[in-house]
Amino acid sequence: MTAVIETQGLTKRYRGGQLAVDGLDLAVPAGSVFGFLGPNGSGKTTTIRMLMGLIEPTAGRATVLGEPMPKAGRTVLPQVGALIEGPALYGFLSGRENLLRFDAADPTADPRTRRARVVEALDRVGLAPAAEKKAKAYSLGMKQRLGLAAALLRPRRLLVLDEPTNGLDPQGMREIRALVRELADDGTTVFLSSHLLDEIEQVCTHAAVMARGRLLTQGSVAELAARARGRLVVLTPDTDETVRVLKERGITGVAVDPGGGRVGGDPPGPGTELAELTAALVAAGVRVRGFGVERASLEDAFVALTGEGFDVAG
Ligand SMILES: Nc1ncnc2c1ncn2[C@@H]1O[C@H](COP(=O)(O)OP(=O)(O)OP(=O)(O)O)[C@@H](O)[C@H]1O
Repeated sequence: MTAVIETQGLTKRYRGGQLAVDGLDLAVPAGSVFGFLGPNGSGKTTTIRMLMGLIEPTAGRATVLGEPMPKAGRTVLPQVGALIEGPALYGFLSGRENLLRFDAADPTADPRTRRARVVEALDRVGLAPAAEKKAKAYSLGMKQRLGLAAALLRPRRLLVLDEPTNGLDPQGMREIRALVRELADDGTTVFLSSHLLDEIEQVCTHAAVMARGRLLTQGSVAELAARARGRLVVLTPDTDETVRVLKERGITGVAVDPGGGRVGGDPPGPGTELAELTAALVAAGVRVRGFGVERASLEDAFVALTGEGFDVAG
């Protein structure tokens, strides 16, 4: 698979001396929905700004759609739709008028087909019914969708979205996620940053995890989660006895879940059959209502990688 975004040793040190991005090697496959994950302050926005040619890297290289950035910005950027740090909208203009202005600001956009393009973009993001409303009366989710509509005024090979669901209510988040999936289904590569693990799990095929300016890992979401071991889970009212039996059988990390009715532990090593464990529990008189190894989540993978929780405050 060819990479739509590729960086080698990409580094940014701000004038104040802050090392915001430190030797980043990123490869975003074509056709992926790529989640750029990290707590606040981990360097996501700084990376995106370098990719879009808004700031110069201190060291390293970045290519977008196979061309070096920021050098090839003129040819690359028209093929990229970007939504960075919230869209810049005119509050006193309607959604439609905002888009007409955005389109008019693009010297390569044919004025004769402008209206049709705007109608299509409004439709795409589900804003057609609110097209004549002033943008200042839009909810945050609608503003974000209008920003996306602006990014979609022309066909794009790549969409770059910086925290597209930040500040949205659950409904707004769902709408943006659905839209991202639709765009991806049409073959657009989507690169989106987020500090929300479950968001990445829900919409992304691939992810990279950042912490303190450095890349911890990248790969397909399934691969990343598979690297973390799952968790053995027993559902039972007889938790004390379950803990005893599991420990006796050499299971480590055994603990009763705070809610009760559920005992967890590290999955057994290759020497132990799951069937033997259930047999031992049943033989000890434990009422087993559920038994299995739960798939690891991306959060488990993150904890396994960093040895710490995913701290949003960074
Ligand atoms: N213009 C700047 N000058 C100096 N330091 C900066 C500048 N912009 C960002 N930083 C610092 O660089 C680090 C990375 O910031 P960045 O905004 O890239 O992180 P982020 O992961 O996008 O976080 P957030 O989600 O909060 O935007 C932070 O420590 C931040 O304080």
